[in-house]
Amino acid sequence: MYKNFNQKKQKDKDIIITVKRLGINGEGIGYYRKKIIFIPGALPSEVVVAKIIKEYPRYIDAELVRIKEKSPDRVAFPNNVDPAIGGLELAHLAYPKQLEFKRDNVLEALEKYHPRGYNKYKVKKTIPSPEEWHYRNKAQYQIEQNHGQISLGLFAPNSHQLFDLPEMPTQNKDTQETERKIKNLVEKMHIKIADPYRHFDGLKTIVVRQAHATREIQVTLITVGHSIKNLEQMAQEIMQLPNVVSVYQNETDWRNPQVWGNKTTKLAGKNQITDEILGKKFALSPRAFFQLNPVQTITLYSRALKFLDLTPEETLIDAYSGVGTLGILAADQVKQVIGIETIPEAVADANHNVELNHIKNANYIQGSVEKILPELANNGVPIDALIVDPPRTGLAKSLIKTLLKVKPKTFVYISCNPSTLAQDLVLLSEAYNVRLIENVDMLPQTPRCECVVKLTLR
Ligand SMILES: C[S@@+](CC[C@H](N)C(=O)[O-])C[C@H]1O[C@@H](n2cnc3c(N)ncnc32)[C@H](O)[C@@H]1O
Repeated sequence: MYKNFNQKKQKDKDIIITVKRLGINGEGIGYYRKKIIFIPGALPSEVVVAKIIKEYPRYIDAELVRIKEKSPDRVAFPNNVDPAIGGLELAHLAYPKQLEFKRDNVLEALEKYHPRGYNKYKVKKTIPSPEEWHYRNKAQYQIEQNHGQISLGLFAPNSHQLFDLPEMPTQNKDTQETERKIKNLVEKMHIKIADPYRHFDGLKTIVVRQAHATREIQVTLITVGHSIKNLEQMAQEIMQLPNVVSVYQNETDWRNPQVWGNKTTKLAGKNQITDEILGKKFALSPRAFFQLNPVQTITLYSRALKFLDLTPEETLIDAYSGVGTLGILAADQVKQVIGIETIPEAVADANHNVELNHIKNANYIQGSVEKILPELANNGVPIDALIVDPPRTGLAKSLIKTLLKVKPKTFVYISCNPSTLAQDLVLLSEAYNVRLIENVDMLPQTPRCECVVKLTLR
């Protein structure tokens, strides 16, 4: 079961390792010939037989062959699921231990970068997700054709091996079922599949996202090139599948390393699907970000709003705003909300969501936070309260410089990467104390962390 599907050619014999701890990606870590050795699937305190895959000057990558002495924290890996699929890196670890691991990750990042006063930070226990399985509301599957055989699914990390319609136990069932049915339609309607080796146009990726509250499903067919024979007819058939209300095409090209291209056009149905969080409605178009674990999102946002502790005379900046979730939820507690987001469709959704929720004091602006926030400050907009929710790269240095000048009184930072969070806190702690860090587990079975940080001016 643990043997990599892709047996590597190497001459080393099996070696025996005692695993000391888990690395940030959930892999077991031990030592071999004074080098650190990474063994995915192995747990601390276990004695395992491992096989070296590749030796580097400072570390070794290995694969788990057999467990000689098992950890008491080991649980059975889900049946009929290949551990080589990404996204299940911690599925063999008991859930309470996964929560401890995520808190430890934050503590280790703080220890590594040591922002001012870090050893006094209150880092609370990770809040468990109400659903440990089948929580993911979005499936993004790649499609390939080999010798006439179509596969639709997930690539194993760092590999060209595509798992065809894998059983993904963290994925919600409707999204998986919809992907399966679309694969049948692709075969039935002879839709051309993009060829990554010869760079031929065709269908490349199928994204299925479901709104939790309404069950509405939006499908996006990501294609290389524009004119794909029968694609529009297939969109009509996809509309007949249960809960599907919206079908889009997104176009990319072979030079683009990202999954999504820049041009998105509607093929059938509604412009958006609509979800609900804490009594507010959120319409979503295909490229707009939305949290993947909708039930736990309620906890994440509730904590962030509580930490903000807003007052009616304040202006709140919702930075990295997506479809306007946090600002819209906070709007009735403040004088005004200004949101900033780069993706134009997400900004359009956010302003649409302001109207949908009959809010009069919120406005979303398209652009980068690094550019827009200093402009607002220079134009005399009072930046009393700020919430930032950046991607994994964290905050740009130029933005942190601006914040250290502007010094919003109320400041909450939502982070999905403890390492960039800790580095940003090194700079921010020149002017801010960190009152509280709360981890909210958004992605059970994975090593990914999400934390909410309350900062107060010194
Ligand atoms: C983690 S998401 C958070 C979205 C939103 N706060 C939510 O909870 O749904 C980060 C968002 O920041 C946007 N983004 C990335 N870089 C940005 C930048 N430099 N300036 C503004 N927005 C950015 C992304 O498009 C994405 O919508």
